[in-house]
Amino acid sequence: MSVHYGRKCQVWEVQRTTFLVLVYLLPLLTSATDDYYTSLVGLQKLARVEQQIVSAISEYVTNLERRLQLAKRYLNDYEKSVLPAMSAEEGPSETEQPVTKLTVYNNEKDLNKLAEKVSSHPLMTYRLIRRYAKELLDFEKDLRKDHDKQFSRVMEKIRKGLVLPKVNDVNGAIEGLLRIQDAYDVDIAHFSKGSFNGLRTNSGLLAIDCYHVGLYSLKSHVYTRAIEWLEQAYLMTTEDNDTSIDSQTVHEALQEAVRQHNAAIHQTVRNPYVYRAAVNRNLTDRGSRVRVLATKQYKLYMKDSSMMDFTNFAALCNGTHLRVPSATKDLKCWYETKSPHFLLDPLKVEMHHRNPPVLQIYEVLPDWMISRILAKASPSMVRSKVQGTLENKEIASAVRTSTTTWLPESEDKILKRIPQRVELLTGLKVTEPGSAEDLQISSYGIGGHYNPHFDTLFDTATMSSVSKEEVLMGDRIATFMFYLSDVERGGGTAFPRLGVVTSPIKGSAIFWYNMMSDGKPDLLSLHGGCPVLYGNKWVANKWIRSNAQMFTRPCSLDRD
Ligand SMILES: O=C(O)CCC(=O)C(=O)O
Ligand SMILES: [Fe+2]
Repeated sequence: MSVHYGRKCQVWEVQRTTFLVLVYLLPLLTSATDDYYTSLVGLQKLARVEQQIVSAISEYVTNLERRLQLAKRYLNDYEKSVLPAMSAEEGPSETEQPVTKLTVYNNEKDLNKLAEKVSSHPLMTYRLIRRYAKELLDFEKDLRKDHDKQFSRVMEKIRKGLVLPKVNDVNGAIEGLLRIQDAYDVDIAHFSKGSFNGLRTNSGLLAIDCYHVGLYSLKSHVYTRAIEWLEQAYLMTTEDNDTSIDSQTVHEALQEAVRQHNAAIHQTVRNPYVYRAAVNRNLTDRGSRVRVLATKQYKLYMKDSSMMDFTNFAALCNGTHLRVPSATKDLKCWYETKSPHFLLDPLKVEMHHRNPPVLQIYEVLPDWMISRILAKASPSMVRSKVQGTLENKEIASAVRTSTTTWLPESEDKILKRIPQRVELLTGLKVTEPGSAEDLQISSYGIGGHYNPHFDTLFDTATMSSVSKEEVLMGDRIATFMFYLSDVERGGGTAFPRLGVVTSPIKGSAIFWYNMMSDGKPDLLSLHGGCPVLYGNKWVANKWIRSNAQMFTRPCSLDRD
């Protein structure tokens, strides 16, 4: 559902009309550190390194199979040579059937008989000698090769270069899946089979995966999700011949989820994570269930923080139009040629909102420059932080599941052009010392998102902990944010109070003010990154600070 400039640039197609806010507000069970589920670079590294693990395991399997073959070859030879002679004077001829039951003689009488038989028979004798001299030696030689150690050595080497994912990562990944489910109102039956809002892939989940997502939801008291995922797991075990888990185990968990759900409905405190009516497993009422939080009420331009911000945010992410047609009819796309710089190469600009302006400018960064930025940024990406409540410390939080790094562009002769270009495009001071921050690069992992927030840094409660240098630069008057990748599904940037959502289109940038002309924060600038449904999302923020703009605050890209 990406918007293509020049065709229907300001039209964001309506995909769905309903949505629910759940996981944005989910009391999380994971604790956040440098987690794989938030990190595109980390996930890609895991995918690469897994090739070494797969190759080592496959070699291990080959080696063990060879060892087993050597052992079996010895036993087969013994059995086929000795057994027939021992069981009958005129015994059955040697068959090609593999030996299934081994006979070992250990009493003196049988041993004497065996020894006499073998030694008097030239062929048996030959084979006896050959087994000692060849088969046994081959087997022993193989035993001296320590395949277990060989595999452990590969893993040791891998561990030296990589911290392996832990349970925390599995839980974070599950939360990503649940966030996607909520934000895009996906149908579990399709989603679990690898279909993402119309985008079909051939890779899905097993019943055991759905079972774990269900159990995690149940532990988090999100009963609606628990029931849906466990039902899906149950269907897979009963109808799809999926044997990754037995259906009885799934059924028991499902019954427990239904029991807890129905008990929660009757509790006095209204739990937002339940359906309105009790779930009766025998009624096959899937699909008709309505959740308590279901809403179609949207209010724009409010300035107080409320649930409506989340409600609008999720609706916008999901492609719902929140503005009436008359509010969007004057929005335009145009070729900007006002400045002489753009005469030969006009800028393609799209106005998403007039006042305050939210503009998207297309083709501002060429692919080769983006590749350079990503190559520079990738090695140092770490889990993104948000301003925390404890002594205003920066903390990793489920509010923002991405990884981040800073790129001082002035140290690179090519990247230096970025602030110059932003200065030219916005008419604001960007290259002067203290006029803007270094470029901040962020990438989003599985279901990666950034809840609605303000980019401004200063507020009265936390002002005391802001450094002198920061105060001297003034707050973040405006944001110029580049999209460094296309995103196949999801990952837009939504402004819940303006009813605006922009499409992540590689090479384009969005621009908006975070402060009003009187210097106060603009409460309408609230915005956030929608969860990534499918694809890799990279953005780069150039935050422009207010004090350098004392005498300039044009918006050169405004066509009026
Ligand atoms: O990823 C996005 O779309 C928004 C990112 C953002 O708002 C931020 O990094 O401050
Ligand atoms: Fe932001």
